[in-house]
Amino acid sequence: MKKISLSSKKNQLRAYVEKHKIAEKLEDALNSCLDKLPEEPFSFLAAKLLELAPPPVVDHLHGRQILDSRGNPTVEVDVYCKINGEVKLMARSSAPSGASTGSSEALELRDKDEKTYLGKGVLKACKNVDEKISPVLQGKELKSLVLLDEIMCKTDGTELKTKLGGNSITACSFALATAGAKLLDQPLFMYLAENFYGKENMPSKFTLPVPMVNILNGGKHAGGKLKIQEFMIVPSKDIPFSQRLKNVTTVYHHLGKLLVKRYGVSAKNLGDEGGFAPLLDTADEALEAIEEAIKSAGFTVGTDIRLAMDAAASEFYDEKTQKYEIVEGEWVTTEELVDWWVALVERHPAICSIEDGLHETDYKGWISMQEKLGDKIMLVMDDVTTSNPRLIKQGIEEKWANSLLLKINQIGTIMEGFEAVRLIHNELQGNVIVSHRSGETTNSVIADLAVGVGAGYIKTGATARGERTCKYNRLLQIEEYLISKEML
Ligand SMILES: C=C(OP(=O)(O)O)C(=O)O
Repeated sequence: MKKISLSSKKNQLRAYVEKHKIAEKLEDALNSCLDKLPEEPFSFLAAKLLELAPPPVVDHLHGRQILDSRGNPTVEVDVYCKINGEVKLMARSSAPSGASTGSSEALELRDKDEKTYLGKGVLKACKNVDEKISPVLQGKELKSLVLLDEIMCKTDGTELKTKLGGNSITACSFALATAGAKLLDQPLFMYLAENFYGKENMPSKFTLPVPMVNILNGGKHAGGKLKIQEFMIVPSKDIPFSQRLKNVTTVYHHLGKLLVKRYGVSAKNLGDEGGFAPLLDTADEALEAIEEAIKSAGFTVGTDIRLAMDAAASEFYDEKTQKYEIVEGEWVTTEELVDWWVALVERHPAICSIEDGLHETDYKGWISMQEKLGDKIMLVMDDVTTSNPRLIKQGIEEKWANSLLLKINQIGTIMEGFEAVRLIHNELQGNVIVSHRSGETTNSVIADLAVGVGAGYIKTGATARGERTCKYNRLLQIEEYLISKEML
């Protein structure tokens, strides 16, 4: 048998080690292997090397109760890994929480003990992380997020994560992704892209999502009569991300000044997602104020900056009468509402996107709106699909709309989010908007997720308040990184 030289054996082992990500104390392990066993065949040495410097594995996870941006408890998870026998804290992440939630969202497990946090405590969910999720992930390698998410889904065994809690599972999924990226010494978006596309199909260039920036709040996220939940501004995609952010932030400040001048200082109060919450009555009033702010900031409405809305229509729908209260005291039928939307888009041609324009089960309405507006603007499914691949498939088949809002905590894991993106990109050729929740933490995983899966858009609130700006700021970091690597 041909004898392999010590140096080529060492190179072979080095490649093996690289492949298996045995990073720590690699040279020591390598030398000790070859010094002691120079004559042994490669396979024997490789096995020995794994013994000396095994690949990092999950040691345990720990869940803790923290507060979100509304002052409600949410789940934070720490991931500890074992590297060369030493247990280290690798990453920490947390779950967001919605207010205008779809009825088929993953269960947000709350303690329901009225004496603590008005029943909103999440200690049971944290306990599930420590006692039910941690043991099944112990000893697992962090290379494949999909595999880890799959284990959690199987352990829960229900579509809506009713056993372990969607909040526990989402916080774990986010934390495991963060830990995996750190272990592999990769930016998180790259680790997510590798898990999404597979190593062999990784794109050589990435794009940054266009932000849909919340600027004016109504509905459940504010306190007034305005029924539409969110008014957003959308910068041009033909300029760099940093400039997109600068332009929309300039408009945000101009709108603040305009509202104070027009409605008094309290009009500058903020809603849950950082947009202003003036006491307006109608969508037209809100849109006109925003259009004026865009102009006073020196931009052209419709070309430089477009408009987007999230109606969250389930919140102003009456199931008994099957009517919508689009303006306080004015109830309309489904067809009247669809016509109302068509007329609104005619009056404000800068509108490029309407999310949840109808109630989450008003499928006939969705189909009618898609027929009337689907070739002009983005019609975005949120509460109607709740990021659930099964509902998304149904929506695609029945032509409910042309775009998807992706909120990982609606379904549970990043892995299921990947499936949702694939369905929309491959089967609908539609747009994906990666989204925050109205209750957030200062965690920025969704910024990396949007880049990692090539989402066209991100919706993550106003360009104000730390829990919103941390996502935009993370995108600025990614932009700088991609430029430096010539990957944009
Ligand atoms: C982000 C949203 O709000 P919430 O998190 O309250 O569902 C939304 O409705 O799109």
